[in-house]
Amino acid sequence: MLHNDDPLDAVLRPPPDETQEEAAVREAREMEARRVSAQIDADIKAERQARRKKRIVRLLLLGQSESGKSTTLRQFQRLYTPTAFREERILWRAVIQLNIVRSIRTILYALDPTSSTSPPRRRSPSSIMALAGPSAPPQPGTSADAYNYDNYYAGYNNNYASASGYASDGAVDSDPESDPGPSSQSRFNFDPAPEWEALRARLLPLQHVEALLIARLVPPNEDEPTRLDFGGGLPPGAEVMKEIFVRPGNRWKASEHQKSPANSRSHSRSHSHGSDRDEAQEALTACAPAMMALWADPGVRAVLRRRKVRLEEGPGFFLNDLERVTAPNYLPTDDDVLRARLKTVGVSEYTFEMEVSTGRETGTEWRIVDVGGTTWVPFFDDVDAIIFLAPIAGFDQVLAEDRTVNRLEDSVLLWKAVCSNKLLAGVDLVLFLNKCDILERKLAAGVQLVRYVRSYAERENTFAAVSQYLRGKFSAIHREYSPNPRKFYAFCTSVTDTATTAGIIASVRDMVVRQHLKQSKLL
Ligand SMILES: Nc1nc2c(ncn2[C@@H]2O[C@H](COP(=O)(O)OP(=O)(O)OP(=O)(O)O)[C@@H](O)[C@H]2O)c(=O)[nH]1
Ligand SMILES: [Mg+2]
Repeated sequence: MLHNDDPLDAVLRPPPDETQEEAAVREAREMEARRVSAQIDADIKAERQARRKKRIVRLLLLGQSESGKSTTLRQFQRLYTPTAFREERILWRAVIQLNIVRSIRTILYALDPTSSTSPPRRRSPSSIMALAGPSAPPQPGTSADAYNYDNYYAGYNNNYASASGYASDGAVDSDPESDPGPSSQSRFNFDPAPEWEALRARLLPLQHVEALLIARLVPPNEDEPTRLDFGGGLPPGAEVMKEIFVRPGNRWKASEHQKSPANSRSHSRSHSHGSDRDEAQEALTACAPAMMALWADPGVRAVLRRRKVRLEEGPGFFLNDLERVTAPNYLPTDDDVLRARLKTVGVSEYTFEMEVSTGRETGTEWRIVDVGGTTWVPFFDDVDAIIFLAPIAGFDQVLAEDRTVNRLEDSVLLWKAVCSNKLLAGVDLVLFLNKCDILERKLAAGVQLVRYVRSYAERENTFAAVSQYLRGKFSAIHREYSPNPRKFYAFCTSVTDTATTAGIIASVRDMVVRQHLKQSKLL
């Protein structure tokens, strides 16, 4: 049976006995309804356009501790909020001062013939923590994620590299001659030069500088970082030097800002104690000749070499710039800020609008999540992209927090966990094979990748070949473990280098914004 009558049509049809006046009222009402409906449509369109205009882009930075996450974030800030970045440079002076004091302490410790490298401490590799998933999330700002690791040599001596097998092929090789292994507590036989004691005495004021800087940088309710005795004669167990950390965000900067010489000038009138002197900088200026003598001493360098302490490859290395950075009126340069090391703990989101005109990107709000250390939880499925940092120069190093775990192995496992995570299946991935400058120097100095990664076999030990090989390995993991196909980009980076990183960040920005736009058009 066919029904020509549309039930809706029947309802909407004007009543058959409608008078002329009634028809006029009805038509006016219908016209008003159409006008309201058109207005609603226009409002929705305008709102969508406004949202698209003020785009909000979310990026997540992931990677093991010291991989360069915060440095990458600083590069974004340097490029897109240059005024704020420049204004904050003075605040980094305290961090650089602390980096210097810590390097000197590391040398003094190594010069003590009775000191040994501290025993390895076991912890789960990053990926295992990552795979633990949401059941054990680190809460931002709680002590649960406040790792404050033993970082005496910061994993920059590879004594324990052989304790773990590398990745799937288990190919961390060991060198029986230079690798004492975890069981042998190496004691070094050397006669300390008499002048070293004199230098040690001249450097004693640094102990006070360190305490001063820790008090300034670390909020009072944080765990006390362990201090090392500059005079030697350490109590058992005191040989670990914990790394100073801050929680992400601007709190430490805010307190530094108040204390910075530029600001204390205005405070000094109201506070009788206030002064624009920087006590730490004054002490460093006074200690500079002794620090330079220590670092330039060929005997000292020989001991460091024997102990495999490679400060130059480590974070926060400023000993080659002592004259400049210990000058009384020293102001950190952009490069210094990027090279300074301050460990992040916890999870935090940095929001900034691009300050400079970047063409059609002007007005984009960027939210970059910096996840301190290796802890991460798959809470971040609403991010537009992840920048994953794999510091490939660490192929011959072990983790500072666990000297039984090879750094490259740790990165590979974490990458696998990120790629295979189902919650992140729709998130585009950007891989930074980072610290390529160190990798290049290391390979040129003759460190063989094949000793740590057996599958590298007979290939050439050149930067081009090694970086291509590792890039291939990471890409293969992405292909194999990603639940769905997605966009993937890989770059060889040295994120402390401003010139090369600017281009890479611009590509990442364009790509993320393009993807973001595509997504918002689909909405
Ligand atoms: N030479 C060199 N140093 C780098 C590079 N990337 C980072 N660094 C340095 O390595 C150190 C560690 O970098 P961070 O950015 O603090 O590392 P992170 O991933 O934030 O580490 P956590 O806060 O512990 O999670 C810093 O002193 C950086 O200056 C690089 O490509 N080359
Ligand atoms: Mg960090």
